Amino acid sequence: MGADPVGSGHGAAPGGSVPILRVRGLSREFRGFLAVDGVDLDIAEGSVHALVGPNGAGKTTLFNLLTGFLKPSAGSVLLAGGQELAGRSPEAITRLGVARSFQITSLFAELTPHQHVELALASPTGLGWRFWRSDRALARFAERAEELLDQVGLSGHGHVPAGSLPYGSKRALELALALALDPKVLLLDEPTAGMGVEDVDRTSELVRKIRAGRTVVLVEHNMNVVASLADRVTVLQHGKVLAEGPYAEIRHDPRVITAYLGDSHAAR
Ligand SMILES: Nc1ncnc2c1ncn2[C@@H]1O[C@H](COP(=O)(O)OP(=O)(O)OP(=O)(O)O)[C@@H](O)[C@H]1O
Repeated sequence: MGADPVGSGHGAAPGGSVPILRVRGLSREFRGFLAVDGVDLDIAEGSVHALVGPNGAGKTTLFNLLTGFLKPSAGSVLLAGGQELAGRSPEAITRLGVARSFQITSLFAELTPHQHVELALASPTGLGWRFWRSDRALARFAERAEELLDQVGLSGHGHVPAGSLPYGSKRALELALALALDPKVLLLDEPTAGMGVEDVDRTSELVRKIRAGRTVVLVEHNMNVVASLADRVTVLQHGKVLAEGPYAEIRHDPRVITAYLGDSHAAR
């Protein structure tokens, strides 16, 4: 825990706004190996904040710590308002308004996008799809499901089996499922990974649209996406924060260029 007492210590994040997430001394050890090593991080409310870094830097582990999929070995994740997230379950963290996009692997091939979104809306956390709900119970979510599918550009594909959707549409469905939870903080794990240029552009546009009224934290390897979307960028290396700032600044940081970006990005 940092020096600030819970609930009173939400000092200004870089840039002057209040951090919605305040991470202090966050660490995760795997059999003596520190995958995340004493990370301090302020996520400003309403910002898009990118986590970048070379393979194995600890981005996914950090993401899993923020969302409760892993328990930290040490440290604190304070949500504005004073709730400690570290050590809580994913469901509890989701209930507090911090949600991650679902993975394609958690989609059901035979269910339609519409049914997926209805189930997410019907579930208090969106995560506990442990039992099937009746069609009648789900019907009251039909309209909102349509709206969400429309928001992510899937309105024409709402009633086909999710398994038959092209890759980009499956990723869009993941986003719709996360949005069904209406989170204050939306965490996106490599939203453009494996996409062609067209889907990358569409996804960037979508993130720009859905950021309204919320905070977005994304792990992203595509530096063009980071440059166009992120207000702030945290660069991780060996589980530690190597640099932090707006992309325009960090891309010139010699440590970041050496560790991750390479010279071509600095030259742009
Ligand atoms: N469950 C685990 N057990 C042991 N080591 C792990 C575990 N999960 C991650 N690691 C190790 O922790 C380090 C950080 O991994 P992590 O997946 O967080 O990195 P990353 O920055 O997300 O990498 P990538 O960009 O390749 O996804 C790696 O060295 C990885 O091998």
